[in-house]
Amino acid sequence: MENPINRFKVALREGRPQIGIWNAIPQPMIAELLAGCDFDWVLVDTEHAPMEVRDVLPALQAIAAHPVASAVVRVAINDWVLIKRHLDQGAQSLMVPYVQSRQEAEAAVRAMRYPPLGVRGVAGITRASRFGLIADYIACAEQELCLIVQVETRAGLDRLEEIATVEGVDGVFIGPADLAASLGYPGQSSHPEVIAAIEGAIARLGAVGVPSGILTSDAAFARRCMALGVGFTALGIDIALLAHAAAALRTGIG
Ligand SMILES: O=C(O)C(=O)C[C@H](O)[C@@H](O)CO
Repeated sequence: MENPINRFKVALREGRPQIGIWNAIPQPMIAELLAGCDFDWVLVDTEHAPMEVRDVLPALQAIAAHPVASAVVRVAINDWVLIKRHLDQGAQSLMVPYVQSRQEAEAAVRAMRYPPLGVRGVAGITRASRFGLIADYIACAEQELCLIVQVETRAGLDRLEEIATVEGVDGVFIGPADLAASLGYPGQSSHPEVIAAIEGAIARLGAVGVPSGILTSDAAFARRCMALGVGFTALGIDIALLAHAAAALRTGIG
């Protein structure tokens, strides 16, 4: 059996914009529903959502059933054990939050790789290797793994290029909410200074040839970021979409 191609990683490398959505509801049917809406990627969030490693597996299985969508799993923290567990159960694309230095980005890369280049613990028989049916999984695993690091603080922004150009980093996601807080505007992701920092980061990442990512429910801002060259854009979060739709229903009935 062949190791599955990581379509998301290939698309980023080829510069094909990827449109995604955030999955924060710990229910695989929601991940399945979102994948079925023609998104290129579905972010399964274990940082801010009540999801543990075991909750991600059925979401991976649900998303894998769709020919277009790719699962990107956000780990809770830049931790080599957590990263190992998500990779072993079959996640091919990981997003690592709150990276603020070259060293932290290098640690995340090492966690994605087997020795001698990394520290990923070796278990030949996992879901990732299709229970051993991908005979050469250990040798070929890395080429289909995708690492997205999040830069979402002033400190990270100050070191953006040195983080982004770490060998093994496949993209940089700019976290608007945390960045806003770090810049002194908590809860104000649309503040002009935050918008300027995000747009500047997209341009800086483009200048060093590294795909950038953003999350925004503002369609106009999403289009502006795509015009600036952002590589992967999440258009919203399932919990927010549901809450606003439900509230609008209630308001609409008077
Ligand atoms: O800082 C951010 O913004 C992100 O990293 C995305 C958020 O964590 C997401 O949960 C929406 O608030």
